[in-house]
Amino acid sequence: MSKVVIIMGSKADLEWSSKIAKTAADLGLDPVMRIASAHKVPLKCLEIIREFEKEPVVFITVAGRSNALSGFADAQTHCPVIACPPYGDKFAGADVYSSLRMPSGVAPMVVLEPDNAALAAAKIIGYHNEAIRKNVMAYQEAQRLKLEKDNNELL
Ligand SMILES: Nc1cncn1[C@@H]1O[C@H](COP(=O)(O)O)[C@@H](O)[C@H]1O
Repeated sequence: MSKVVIIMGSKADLEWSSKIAKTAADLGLDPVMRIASAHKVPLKCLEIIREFEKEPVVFITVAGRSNALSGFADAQTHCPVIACPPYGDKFAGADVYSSLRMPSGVAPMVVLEPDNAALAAAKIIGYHNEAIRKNVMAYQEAQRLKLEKDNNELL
């Protein structure tokens, strides 16, 4: 049980979503990707959620501009939802606010970097999966060693 379901609002989000999927796979997770827009095909979004929530998955939602997908998904499933909207520099990055303020009873988490979204999913799944937990710890240790090496190069 290590599935991470990445739902993106458009094929335009595929490159961003693939970064999440790659890091998720590197951490030993089993990523799957689907395309469905909460604005345009809400029933399809729901169908995907219903298909995958039968097992304890983490959903990662990727929607640019106006992100309805993350709140929609979170309100429809008991599984954790992590919003990882792609950067948009138009309108001074204001798109991100649509991922931040949710109505009562709706709680998608927001992680803005694709690698970090995969890591957050791994930490959640790691609670019940020792192999994934070990991968998370190894990932963190590799970062520590890299920082130490980078620092030592300046000595
Ligand atoms: N928020 C939203 C709802 N439906 C699509 N989007 C997002 O809007 C951007 C452009 O989508 P499209 O290709 O449909 O114009 C993509 O980031 C997509 O996730």
